[in-house]
Amino acid sequence: MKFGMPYVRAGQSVGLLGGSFDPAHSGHVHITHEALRRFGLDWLWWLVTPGNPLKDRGPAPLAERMARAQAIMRHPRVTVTDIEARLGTRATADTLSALRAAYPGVRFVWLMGADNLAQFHRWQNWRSIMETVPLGVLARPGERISARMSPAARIYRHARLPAQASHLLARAEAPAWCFVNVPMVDVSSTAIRASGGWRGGVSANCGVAAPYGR
Ligand SMILES: Nc1ncnc2c1ncn2[C@@H]1O[C@H](COP(=O)(O)OP(=O)(O)OP(=O)(O)O)[C@@H](O)[C@H]1O
Ligand SMILES: O=C(O)c1ccc[n+]([C@@H]2O[C@H](COP(=O)([O-])O)[C@@H](O)[C@H]2O)c1
Repeated sequence: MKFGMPYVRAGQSVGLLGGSFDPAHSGHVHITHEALRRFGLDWLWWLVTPGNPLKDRGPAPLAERMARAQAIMRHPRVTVTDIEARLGTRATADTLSALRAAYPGVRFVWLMGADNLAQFHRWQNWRSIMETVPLGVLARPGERISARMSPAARIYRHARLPAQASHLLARAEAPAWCFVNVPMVDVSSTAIRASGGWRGGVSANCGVAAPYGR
């Protein structure tokens, strides 16, 4: 096991929330709590990416994004990690292969907001991701319909687990995905950057907003 990799027992389940976290905000914290509750996960890791393969603009330095994420995400079952930088991976399919090799017997679940499901068919080897790990999708304001109508959702409609059975996702064999219609928090890193950024430190605006709608 490489230095800095969290310990997990074989048979346990780990939800992976990959993201730019540029910066981390209350929407991330909110879906993390919901994912733990809804998908039957033992642990949840935030994978702070060295850089999204589809985004042209480079994010803020990894160390800054990690520090901010660690400061706002505090939960005994959640670990904020720069594991992709440690593994030397960037594409999610490569990260998952490396994690499965490093953690035999651990059940990984890839987590994402609905906006990412709408784009998922553009990811490198997206079908192999779908065929390898269960996918937990959380509602995001304005994205529920685009996610449900997306190529990935249509092609894999036979593999969809109903929301009432979401707690079975971590034990399901891939391909399996589940969309949960959780209360939504309308915050994005884009909006926070546009409102003047967060470089002032952790106490700067983290986009705290009340959940709305179902
Ligand atoms: N408010 C939110 N509700 C639901 N999912 C969210 C929310 N914010 C982020 N996510 C999800 O968290 C993961 C990481 O998101 P990311 O770090 O890109 O934040 P972001 O706010 O989407 O950033 P940006 O605005 O720069 O695209 C993605 O799967 C994204 O869909
Ligand atoms: O592997 C890919 O091709 C790929 C394409 C787009 C996004 N991702 C991953 O999706 C996660 C969410 O990215 P982001 O920038 O929307 O927060 C993050 O872990 C990225 O590495 C991965």
